[in-house]
Amino acid sequence: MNNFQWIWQYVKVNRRKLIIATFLFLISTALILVNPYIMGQIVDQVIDGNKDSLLVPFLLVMIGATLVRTITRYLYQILFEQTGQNTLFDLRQDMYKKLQELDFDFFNHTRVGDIMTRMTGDTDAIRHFVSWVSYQVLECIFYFVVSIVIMGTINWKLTLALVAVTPVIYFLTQAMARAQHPVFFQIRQSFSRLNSMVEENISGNRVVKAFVREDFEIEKFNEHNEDYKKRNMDAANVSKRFLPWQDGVANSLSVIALVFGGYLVIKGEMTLGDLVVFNGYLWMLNQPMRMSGWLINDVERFLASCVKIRQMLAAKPKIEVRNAKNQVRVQGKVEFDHVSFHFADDPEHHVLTDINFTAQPGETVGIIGETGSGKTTLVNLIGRFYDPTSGTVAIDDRNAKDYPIRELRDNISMVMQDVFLFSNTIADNISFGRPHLDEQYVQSVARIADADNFIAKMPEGYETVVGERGVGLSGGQKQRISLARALAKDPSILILDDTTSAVDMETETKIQQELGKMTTKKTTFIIANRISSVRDADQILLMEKGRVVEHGTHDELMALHGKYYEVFQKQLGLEKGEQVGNTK
Ligand SMILES: Nc1ncnc2c1ncn2[C@@H]1O[C@H](COP(=O)(O)OP(=O)(O)OP(=O)(O)O)[C@@H](O)[C@H]1O
Repeated sequence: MNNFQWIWQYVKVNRRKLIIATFLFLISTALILVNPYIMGQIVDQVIDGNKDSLLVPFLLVMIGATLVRTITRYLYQILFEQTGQNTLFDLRQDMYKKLQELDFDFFNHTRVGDIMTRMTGDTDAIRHFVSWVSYQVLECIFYFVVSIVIMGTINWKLTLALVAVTPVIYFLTQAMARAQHPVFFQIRQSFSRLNSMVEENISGNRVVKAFVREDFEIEKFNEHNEDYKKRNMDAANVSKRFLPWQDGVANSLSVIALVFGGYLVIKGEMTLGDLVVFNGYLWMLNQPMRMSGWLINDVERFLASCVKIRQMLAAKPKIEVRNAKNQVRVQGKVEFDHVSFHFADDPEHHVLTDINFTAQPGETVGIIGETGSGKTTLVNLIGRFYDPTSGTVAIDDRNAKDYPIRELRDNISMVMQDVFLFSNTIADNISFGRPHLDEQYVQSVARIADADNFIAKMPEGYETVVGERGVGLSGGQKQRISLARALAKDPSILILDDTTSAVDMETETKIQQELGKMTTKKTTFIIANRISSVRDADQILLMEKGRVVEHGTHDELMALHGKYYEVFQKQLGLEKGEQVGNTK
């Protein structure tokens, strides 16, 4: 399917509007033929033929035609605009739905600025094509064909002389389209890079300021800005190469009409009135020739945008999103059976190797290990943000791959390492996973997450609106709200990825005690750096380079006198080898 056929899928739902618009367009465009014809009649009949009485009726027809043309033109332009806007609306909706469907893998490889460019600039190029370029092209074709037919009936010799230049225009148009095609793709890419850079700079503005890198960022921006300007200048240069020729050829029509037409009048093969009529229609032949260059630019911009949007719409998530037919509550048994994993773009790097463990419903699993050892990746496999490359992750003895993904995720709550809050009220953030929760419930989960106190002290309590990404809150406060959000879902499986790293140990202990008191038991995974966060877990996995190197309870691991023991000692600030008395 080419890009025109593809966009037609969206446009065709507005068929009725388009038919009316085309009808009005034909009336409006046909009326344009009236005035030059009447002018010819005025010359021949009123001036040459001395029929003065015909002047007023002729003028009235001209005024009437102009009026009707103006009204119909206004109406069809509105209808085309509505079609364009409807197309834009549907397209954006499909793109947004697609974005919700795409998985971590897509977002790992696509910059936010690039996605934003597709959602805004590209969709607008398509709207512009549907609501403006399309009828401009139609208008040009109509003018071209009709002017040739009418001029041909007046004098075929002069018409032929004028039409003789059209192959030149055709050649120029083709050559320009070929030259512009790659340039518009480059403009599109450059614009996307510029947007991505700006987006990253805004998101990272605190880092930029903290490292006093404003000048560096300005320089980087200037490079992208310069590149974007250059690409646009490339397009302007291509236009500059062709447009004067197209204009020149279009202008030559008047000269041909005047010289050759004059000659035909002198020879008596044509009346002066005919020549006036001819001249009146000349712009209709002229216009498409002049417009062709500009329209090509618009069409090329449209094509470049189509490619980017279609790429995104065609992107397939590696993990298929199937809606849950019914709500199933899992018990929360989690089993890893010989699970290994590597990212698709880095098969040499074994992020997880042969992981085996079983967590019974309601158990707590602590995961510790140095940075980059695969802890986050391991828990990401539970909610199927990625699937294992080999081995099986089973939830309640059923392969996680066999669950409709939304059904599975409905049973899991994750507090991610990189806390993200929406720019919304605190209450709405907490009830994000389960909207319309009552106030008491929201407060009760906030209490468990030790967030109730500080929220209550805020100017508008739970109705306080937090800034983008939770600006206005401390790291620990954000973590606690995000924990409350996870608890509000009342999941069977709770995953806490470094959730209490930004709170003090006392608060952490308090949170853990509250979690333990919750009525419904949850299988809980706690990723932590501090052994104090996991020491009470039913089992602890100590990870190193993607492998579980030690596995057991705190006491079992301490008795091993291995890595865990070493870490524990270090964290207590004890010298290696010193006896650790009561470890509980
Ligand atoms: N999207 C990705 N593409 C390629 N490699 C990745 C990706 N995400 C993580 N990795 C790599 O996978 C390994 C494990 O990462 P992971 O985030 O699971 O570690 P972690 O133990 O949770 O670390 P930390 O304690 O620092 O959060 C790292 O070596 C990391 O470089």
